[in-house]
Amino acid sequence: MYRQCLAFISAVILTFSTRRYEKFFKFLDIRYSRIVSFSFIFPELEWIWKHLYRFTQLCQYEAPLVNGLSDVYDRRKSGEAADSMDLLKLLLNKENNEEKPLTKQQVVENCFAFLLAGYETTSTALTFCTYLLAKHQDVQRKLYEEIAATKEEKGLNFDTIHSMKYLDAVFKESLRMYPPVIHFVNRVCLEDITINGQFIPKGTFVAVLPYTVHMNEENWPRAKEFIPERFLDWNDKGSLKWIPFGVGPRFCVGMRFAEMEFKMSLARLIERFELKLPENAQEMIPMVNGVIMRPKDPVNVILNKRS
Ligand code: HEM
Repeated sequence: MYRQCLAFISAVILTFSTRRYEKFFKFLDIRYSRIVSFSFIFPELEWIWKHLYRFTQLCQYEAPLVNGLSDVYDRRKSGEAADSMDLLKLLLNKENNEEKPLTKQQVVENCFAFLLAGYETTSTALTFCTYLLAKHQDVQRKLYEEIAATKEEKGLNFDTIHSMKYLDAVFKESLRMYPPVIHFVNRVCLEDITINGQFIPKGTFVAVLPYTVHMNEENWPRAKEFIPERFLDWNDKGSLKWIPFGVGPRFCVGMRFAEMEFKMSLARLIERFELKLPENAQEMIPMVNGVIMRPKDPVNVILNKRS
């Protein structure tokens, strides 16, 4: 009750103060990542976090993107590209669903969510992986040999990419070491439960951090080392030790697409170029910004064209 009252009073104060002191709030340079972190500690203050979000840089970037999507929505509504079947088309069809119709705002917001969830994640995962391959030349050599052999025998396409065991092991191991999404596997506990002696009451907000699970030596011995071979005979699929895409009915809906995009891009890159770290390269340090873990500084990699 005390927390709820605090949330209400803070929300009222903030509503009035932000309108009056808009410039001041902009000057404070409120970071989206900090809002996310605080919102996990005080979910009751959702009102405040939503309010402050308007002053973050992310929100400034978001506005033109949402407007762009809104234009695309209008064009598709007026008949443009009527034959193509894509996500927007599926959402527009859902809009006509009489039982549960979607509003324009819901369609645009869903498209925005897919754009955001689908772009930053896979590109960050590929950044981590190229760094790891440039650092571990032995792994890169084995991967190249598999790619070259597959290409010569059957060509690189949807089916052959999925048949490559070492590529699959590199994909899994690099997502184990650096899962880009670390703050998003969240659930609300539906009933009182005790797990390993820890009582968790109904209604508790539970956040699972894939990075913590992946770095636990009990799950993965020599967890800090990059060893793709550990996934070559891995048949522990139901164990929840590898969860970069979350788990259960709400696991990442883009997982298969991300896997294909990751593997195809990597195979094409390694097929043509040898990756090396510059001589004075610093150790890459991951950091968390909002929900995404990414390298703190830009990752520089030298590409040598293969003959
Ligand atoms: C390496 C790439 C990616 C990673 C590591 C990743 C990771 C995740 C994680 C951890 C979740 C939360 C799952 C849970 O709560 O159990 C999630 C949800 C989601 N992801 Fe991804 N994702 C990736 C790529 C993509 C792509 C390419 C798309 C879309 C094209 C996408 C769309 C979504 C959506 C819409 C959700 C919410 C699903 C729901 O709440 O039902 N993701 N993702």
